[in-house]
Amino acid sequence: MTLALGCIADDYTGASDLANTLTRAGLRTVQTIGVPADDLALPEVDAVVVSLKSRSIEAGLAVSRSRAAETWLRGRGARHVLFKICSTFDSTDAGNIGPVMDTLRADCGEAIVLVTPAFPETGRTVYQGNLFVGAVPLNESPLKDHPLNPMHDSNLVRVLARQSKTQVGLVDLATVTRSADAVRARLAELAGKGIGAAITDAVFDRDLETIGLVAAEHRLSVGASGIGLGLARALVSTGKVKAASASSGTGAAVGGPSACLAGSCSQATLQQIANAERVMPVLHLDPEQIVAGGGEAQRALAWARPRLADGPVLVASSATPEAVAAVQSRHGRDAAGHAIEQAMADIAEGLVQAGVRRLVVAGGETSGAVVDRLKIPGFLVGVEIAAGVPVLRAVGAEAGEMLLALKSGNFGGPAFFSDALGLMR
Ligand SMILES: Nc1ncnc2c1ncn2[C@@H]1O[C@H](COP(=O)(O)OP(=O)(O)OP(=O)(O)O)[C@@H](O)[C@H]1O
Ligand SMILES: O=C(O)[C@@H](O)C(=O)CO
Repeated sequence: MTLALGCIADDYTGASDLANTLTRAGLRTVQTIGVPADDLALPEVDAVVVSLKSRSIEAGLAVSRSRAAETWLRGRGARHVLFKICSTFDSTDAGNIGPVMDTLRADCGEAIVLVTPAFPETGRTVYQGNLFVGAVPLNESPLKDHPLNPMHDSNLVRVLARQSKTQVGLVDLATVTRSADAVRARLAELAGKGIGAAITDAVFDRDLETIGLVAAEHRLSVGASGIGLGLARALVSTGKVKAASASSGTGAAVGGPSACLAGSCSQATLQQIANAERVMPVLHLDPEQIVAGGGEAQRALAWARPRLADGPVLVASSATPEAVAAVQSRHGRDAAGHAIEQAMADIAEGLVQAGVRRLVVAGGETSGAVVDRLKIPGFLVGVEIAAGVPVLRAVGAEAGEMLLALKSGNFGGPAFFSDALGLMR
């Protein structure tokens, strides 16, 4: 297999978002969980998205895992590697976007790296280096209350400079709008000053197409699904990849019981849970009991098992920013987050033992914990449920045939859970 594009995603929902974008743009794509084992049978593809769970771990570990993924991808012929980060630039001043970018840049010897989290289809745009989420700057968006990495600065030139060893410059929208050559010239100017990374403005998909053309000439880029779209279109338009038709289905029906798990506390997910209450039984977990080790996962399974024969169920830990802050102040942010993620993994494991083969998971960290526990090595990409969220068919899972949907916290419409299950047959 010779890859036209290699991708390293810093969480599992982000990886399926990117795999969805690449597939829709005509690239045959698989999503792997971690660096694939040598015996994992992969189909002939144009792009591999290696999913890591590296967004919120210690920076040194994020660097070493990303590097292992890069080595694997380049070993399969990938000239260009995209480091996929969140479209809301989720990170802390200690990392991990900057440290991973610095290392991958040094490894491939790039003078300067294009960086943009813009993803206009989901309302993420970058102007004068400032990231907007819909109509508001990042620091006024719900991301200011994120449980693990609250975002308080919308100026990405500043944010990335605090995390990176290199100086960070800007390629502004006027330059991007002018032409690919103008972007090339601006990058050369910045690189000439010793600047190693350039936050790049983008508001429309056509901006990302220009950025993608230039990025594809480099060895490394950093961004969200928008730059993935730009790179994919560039690979197709320059004839490096022959466009495949986007998958129109997910293969044979899987059937059997279905369930949803929500660990995301985003506003979008809270609304989706409220909506689901009207159409399926919903159990709200008690985070205090989880952190105290009070058998909350077993309670959830005892609640869910007898209901599965009648239709889907939803189990949620999700809570308002105030309730999350209260739990975190009592137990610490990481300890609370980790305990809740592990409880979600326990519940997922128990649900699969009870016969569930169609599973929707909301939240990147939550999805990471669940997919790891279910020992799923990879996914084929099926139909799109909502922007950034495809139906995934598990490859090589211990439980056999399974369909999953891994939803980024902020993605999906109000009826997301029933929309997803409606497409997962
Ligand atoms: N009630 C709660 N109190 C405190 N923390 C919680 C609670 N419910 C969930 N969490 C934790 O909040 C974090 C949510 O992160 P997760 O990545 O799953 O969702 P997200 O950030 O909204 O999604 P994404 O990363 O896809 O945007 C997890 O660590 C989860 O365990
Ligand atoms: O880019 C996004 O917003 C998503 O793919 C994601 O990474 C959320 O975890």
